[in-house]
Amino acid sequence: MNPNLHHLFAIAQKPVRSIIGLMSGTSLDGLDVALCHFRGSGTTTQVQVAQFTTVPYTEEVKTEIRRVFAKSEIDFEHLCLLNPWIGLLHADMVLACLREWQLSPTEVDCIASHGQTVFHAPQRQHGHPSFPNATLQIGDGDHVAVRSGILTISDFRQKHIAAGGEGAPLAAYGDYLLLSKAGEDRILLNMGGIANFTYLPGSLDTSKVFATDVGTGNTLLDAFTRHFFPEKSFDANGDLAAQGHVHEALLADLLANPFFAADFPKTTGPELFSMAYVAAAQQRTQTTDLSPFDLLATLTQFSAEGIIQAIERCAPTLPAANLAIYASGGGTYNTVLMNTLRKRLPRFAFGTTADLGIHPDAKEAVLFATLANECLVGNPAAQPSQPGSPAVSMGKISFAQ
Ligand SMILES: Nc1ncnc2c1ncn2[C@@H]1O[C@H](COP(=O)(O)OP(=O)(O)OP(=O)(O)O)[C@@H](O)[C@H]1O
Ligand SMILES: CC(=O)N[C@H]1[C@@H]2OC[C@@H](O2)[C@@H](O)[C@@H]1O[C@H](C)C(=O)O
Repeated sequence: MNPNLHHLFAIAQKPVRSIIGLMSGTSLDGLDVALCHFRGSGTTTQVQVAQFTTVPYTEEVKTEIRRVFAKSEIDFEHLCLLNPWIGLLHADMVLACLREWQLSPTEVDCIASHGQTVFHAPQRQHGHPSFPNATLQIGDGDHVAVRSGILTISDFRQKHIAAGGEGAPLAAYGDYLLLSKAGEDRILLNMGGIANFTYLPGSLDTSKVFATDVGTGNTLLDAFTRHFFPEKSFDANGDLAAQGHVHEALLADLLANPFFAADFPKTTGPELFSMAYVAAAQQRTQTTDLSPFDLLATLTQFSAEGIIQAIERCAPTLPAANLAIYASGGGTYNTVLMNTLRKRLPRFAFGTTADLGIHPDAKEAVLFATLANECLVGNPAAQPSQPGSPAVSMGKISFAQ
């Protein structure tokens, strides 16, 4: 037998597996690295997050990724070069973290590598009836494995699409396995570049679990903050938005896109919610001369409204006492956004995933580590399953040798 298969077999049989989850999201702020220790799998999964850090991307890395990110027309050679380059970059970042944590690569069983999403094209968005849902993450797993010397599981989203999903949100699986609680209906709300949530019924009924994107999180806030204030990469604490006023007509126009009325689950990305999307809405509402502060206030409200309307739609019949919202992602640091959500959703308990023992910045990296643990030892049949959210094992295995 190929010794790699022996190695894989041995990892799958260990009582505790050390898995490093990697997530680089749509915000392009850096690579989230979470070292997790897993016991069990499926609904008996226990995870301990031993280390977590975000390795920031340099301006050079951000610029290289932006050359292809969410763009319909790109330099194809550049995309080809970026695929291994990001794999090697992520592997080097993992090795640097391990040095910092005084650990050897041999102490890590597996890397769970999300890669970098460069384009997300669900059919409802691309509109070509003869083409399927599609999504593309780069940062090749073989390069991560060979450079780091650590078995790597990567490219999780393709199987989701192959089995009938849109390739996202994958949070449903890890949220259900790690964060469900009998007797409490929960919404796990993540506010990264895009906002999404997972609904976890207190009945633990897997047929009712679902995850969906709901609209923008920070993607437009980041883009317009950079545009108006080039020295800033995001609206820290929402301080810029707090100085402006929401323009109601522009807000209504932004919310008029059919994405918001579409049924759950659904996915989207910066391909739709771009600066051009906002510019078109400004043209229609004759608000092209809005001040940067008013625009950021309106865009922050736009993110909040997408989230609020989706949660209200998901939970109109649920008694307030039984539903708790746990937020994660960089949007939790935006005071304007968080205050709006708390004010407009008063009937629900509102906390962050820190209340559940997972740092809000680490959650997505831990979720991908959980998917890798499932790929190694789980049983797909134990996962939530319904249209758009198939119960399948995800990820491609790259051996280091
Ligand atoms: N102090 C802060 N104040 C306001 N916003 C912040 C702060 N810190 C981070 N953010 C926002 O959070 C973003 C990063 O969030 P996060 O890392 O959750 O996104 P992501 O994982 O890249 O996105 P996605 O989940 O859509 O893939 C930053 O780009 C910024 O907009
Ligand atoms: C294609 C893609 O990378 N989608 C991301 C993005 O960022 C947030 C939202 O849009 C979500 O659908 C997804 O990531 C999370 C981790 C998910 O799959 O659950």
